[in-house]
Amino acid sequence: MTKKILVTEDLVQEGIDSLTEHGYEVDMLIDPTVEELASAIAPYDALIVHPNTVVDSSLLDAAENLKIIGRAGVTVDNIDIEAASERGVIVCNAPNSNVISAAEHTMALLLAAARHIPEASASMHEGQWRRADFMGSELFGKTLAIFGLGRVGGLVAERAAAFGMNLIGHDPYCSPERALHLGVTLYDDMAPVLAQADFITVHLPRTVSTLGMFGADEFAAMKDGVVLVNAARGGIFNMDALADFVAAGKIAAVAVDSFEAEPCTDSPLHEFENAILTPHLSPMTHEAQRRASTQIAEYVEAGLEGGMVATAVNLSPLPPEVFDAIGPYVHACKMMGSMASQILGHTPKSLKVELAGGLADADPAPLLAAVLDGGLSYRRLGAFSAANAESVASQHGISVTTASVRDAGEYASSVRIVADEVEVAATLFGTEHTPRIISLMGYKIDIAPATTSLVFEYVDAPGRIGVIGTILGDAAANITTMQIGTKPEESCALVYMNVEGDVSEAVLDRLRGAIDLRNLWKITL
Ligand SMILES: NC(=O)c1ccc[n+]([C@@H]2O[C@H](COP(=O)([O-])OP(=O)(O)OC[C@H]3O[C@@H](n4cnc5c(N)ncnc54)[C@H](O)[C@@H]3O)[C@@H](O)[C@H]2O)c1
Ligand SMILES: O=C(O)CC[C@@H](O)C(=O)O
Repeated sequence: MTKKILVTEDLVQEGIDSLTEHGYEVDMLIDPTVEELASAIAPYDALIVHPNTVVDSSLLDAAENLKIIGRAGVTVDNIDIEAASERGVIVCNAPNSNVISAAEHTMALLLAAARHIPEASASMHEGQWRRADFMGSELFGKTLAIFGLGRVGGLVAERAAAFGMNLIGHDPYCSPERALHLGVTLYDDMAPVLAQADFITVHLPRTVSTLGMFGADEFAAMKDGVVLVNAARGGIFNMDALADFVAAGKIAAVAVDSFEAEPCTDSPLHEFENAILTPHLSPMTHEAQRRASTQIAEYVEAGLEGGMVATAVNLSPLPPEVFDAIGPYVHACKMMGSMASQILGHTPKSLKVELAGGLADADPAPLLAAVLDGGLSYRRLGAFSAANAESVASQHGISVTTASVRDAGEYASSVRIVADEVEVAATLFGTEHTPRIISLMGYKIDIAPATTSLVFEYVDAPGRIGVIGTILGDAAANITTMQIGTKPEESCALVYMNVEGDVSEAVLDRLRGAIDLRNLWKITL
């Protein structure tokens, strides 16, 4: 069935086109009301939202098919992430899409404030020629304080360093190594930073600790003539207190790009000529908007197809090297989960996932989630994603364990699962990372499974394959690939056969009657 994606953000067409080209049905509902969104959401598998779209638990309750929420930018503070996780819905963003644009806008605001560019330009438009009124100051040699040294704060530090600024900062979660690398002198407390800075810029998320982080006490503690910039999130500066300090001349200029409630057409700063106000322009570049659109399309598609979502915010963040190591195995694990579940015919009571060789040191959690996803999706046991793998497993009474072994035999790496008594192992092959089954029920084979396969287990004897081939040929089912594994000690063989064409129950019955089979499974992936 075609998967449906609802978009409430005015995304650049490129991302939408890529989703439709990949077979998704994409509907746009720009800036919906709470009621409009709640009544529309039920059939959708994915939702791509604007930061103004509130995604709370009541919307999530109505979103019965939802698997993933995408945010084509950084901020996800409009989404109840805990509620999404409880319902197994992945939340992801495009955290690198607009950070360069945000950092460049910050530099533009710093320079515009330092050189009075908006006021000077406005005076020219009024037919004036005033120079002395707009005497500015250089950034060179001045102290810039950066609050929040994450992605945007770091890019601002690099750019400000090129202007010859002296950099200081405050970020309790920034490592001394990162600060050293950025050339920022880090302080544990805000006070010394406020006391030294000529310019202050904030690159903080909106959290309980950053909302109103800058109020009257902090403004009072700043140098006279300080310049402030907020191109991060509205609410970090207390606007009423800020207006008081601008009015008093303590703050020489302020530039604000993000407001607590947007759109914002009035604020305590609107009356001041030395307050530069921009309508959330930080991400508004062609480059950032294109990146945001194409990146979020890619992540949402990965989530819908059961792949790793590199930017999921409600899954443990994976370092790139871990992501690189295990990401390609996600599909193979999902496939093995489905295969084991089909062979068992029921949901397993126990599941073991063992990572071998090059994967031995990798985090097994995402692969365990993929195996469960494959197994449980096939049994149609409801909404399932890597975000809630373990809790759904326990809800369904599946006890899960993971293990790792250094020796992957003749393969560089492999994953082996044991679901009750059914064992399946897979490795990846070639540059396309094609999954190959290398062991099934203890039989050593080596085959890339097709969409439809038949698996025969029988007492080994000459002529069996000929009989199978004849029956399938009569039924117009074409055998495309086949592998035989044997257990000589039990005189048994297992045949894994990829087939094209319909293999009906009647044909399966003919096969069962024609040879002395121990087992015959039809597997559909
Ligand atoms: N306006 C825009 O277009 C735009 C674009 C990108 C990001 N943003 C906003 O800018 C902010 C920063 O984005 P980012 O991508 O750099 O995020 P980030 O997560 O990479 O960095 C945020 C930094 O803030 C630090 N931090 C958190 N709480 C803090 C506190 N109480 N005191 C000091 N430091 C604290 C964190 O340790 C982290 O290093 C986010 O809020 C984001 O929403 C705005
Ligand atoms: O596009 C927006 O309106 C928000 C952009 C920015 O704040 C972000 O969170 O990425």
